[in-house]
Amino acid sequence: MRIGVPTEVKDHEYRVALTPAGVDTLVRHGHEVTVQAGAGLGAGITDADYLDAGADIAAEAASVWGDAEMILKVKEPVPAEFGYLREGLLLFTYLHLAADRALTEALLAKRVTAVAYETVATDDGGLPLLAPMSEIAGRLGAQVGADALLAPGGGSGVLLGGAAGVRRGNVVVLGGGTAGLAAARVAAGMGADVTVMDVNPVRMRQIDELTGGTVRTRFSTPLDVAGAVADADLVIGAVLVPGSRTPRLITHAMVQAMRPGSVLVDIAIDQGGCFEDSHVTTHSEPTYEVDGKIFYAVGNMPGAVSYTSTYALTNATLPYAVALADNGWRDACRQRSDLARGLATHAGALYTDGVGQALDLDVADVVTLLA
Ligand SMILES: NC(=O)C1=CN([C@@H]2O[C@H](COP(=O)(O)OP(=O)(O)OC[C@H]3O[C@@H](n4cnc5c(N)ncnc54)[C@H](O)[C@@H]3O)[C@@H](O)[C@H]2O)C=CC1
Ligand SMILES: CC(=O)C(=O)O
Repeated sequence: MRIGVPTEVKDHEYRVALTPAGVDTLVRHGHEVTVQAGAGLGAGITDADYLDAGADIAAEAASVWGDAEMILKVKEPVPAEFGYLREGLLLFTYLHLAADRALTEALLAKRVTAVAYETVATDDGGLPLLAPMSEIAGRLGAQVGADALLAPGGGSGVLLGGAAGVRRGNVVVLGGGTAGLAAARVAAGMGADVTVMDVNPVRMRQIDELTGGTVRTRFSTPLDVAGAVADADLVIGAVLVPGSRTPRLITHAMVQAMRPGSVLVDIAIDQGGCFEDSHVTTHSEPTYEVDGKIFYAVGNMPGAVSYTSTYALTNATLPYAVALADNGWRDACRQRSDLARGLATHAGALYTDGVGQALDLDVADVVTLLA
């Protein structure tokens, strides 16, 4: 199969979808890989590294997209890339379609076969291609939240670890999955008082055990969330209903009740965000203010730690990319139910229930498609 790896174009997105080791693996499987010149530089990988591993280098994005049967990307195509979408193209990347009607409509109109990293799901509900980036975004969430609390940037001036005789920062994490637990651990490591709120009692028991009780857990109801948020210095939103638009758990009224200079980090913004006042921001302008509270809602947080993120992501995606390249998308999805769950669009039809519900679009049956 001819595989293309374009340079990412989203704001301050420095990750790349394939490392030289990935090129080497795909070439050993008999595939041809073309990487756009400079695509790896943000992760410390040069064109020479890719050439040595067996890739071709193309100067322009148009030739990478135009010649490929499968495009491997990190982030969802942005409008400037919609022109490259075409029937017969297999696109393997993050998509987050429930929060992106324009991209969904473009993929359907161009009849692209798209497999979304974030909805590839194992039989036990694990999200193997989302988890590595969620872990990183969670760790970063605590870090950027602590930074936004600094008074010179408009924060309340609370140090998460407090000081002798002075209370610690109070951190509330909504959603105790991969991102939420990672955020909680880093915040607790900084010395904060941390509470994770979730609706899954089994998960909360795990968190209790995993953190040795250093992180509190509380069941997430609107009443309890409102009470916890009112007293929080930092709220980190990490809720996910896979494939669907994120429920908005924090209302404007709850934000008004918070202390001035408190911070809200919405990691879940890529699925639409879990705060009513959230709108997506970029690494260029990561924060904005609502009623004296600071919001951070960058949709590609791991792009800022591109070395770590590139290797963590590609460690997870490579086996799936190899399966798609070796077998073609249809047989690969027939052989692997986890991959089949990632199938988002094909030949003008949508296959993800949560996206259909969020955007009020018909959803076709993947079992029938693969029969
Ligand atoms: N902004 C960024 O750059 C990045 C964002 N993400 C996003 O972070 C979000 C979280 O991802 P993961 O941690 O992997 O998901 P996950 O599935 O591991 O965890 C989600 C948690 O939310 C909980 N939950 C669901 N409904 C809830 C409710 N009403 N109240 C409280 N908790 C609730 C679930 O029980 C689960 O424990 C996703 O939207 C993901 O796309 C991930 C990586 C990077
Ligand atoms: C999960 C995702 O969208 C990201 O890592 O940017």
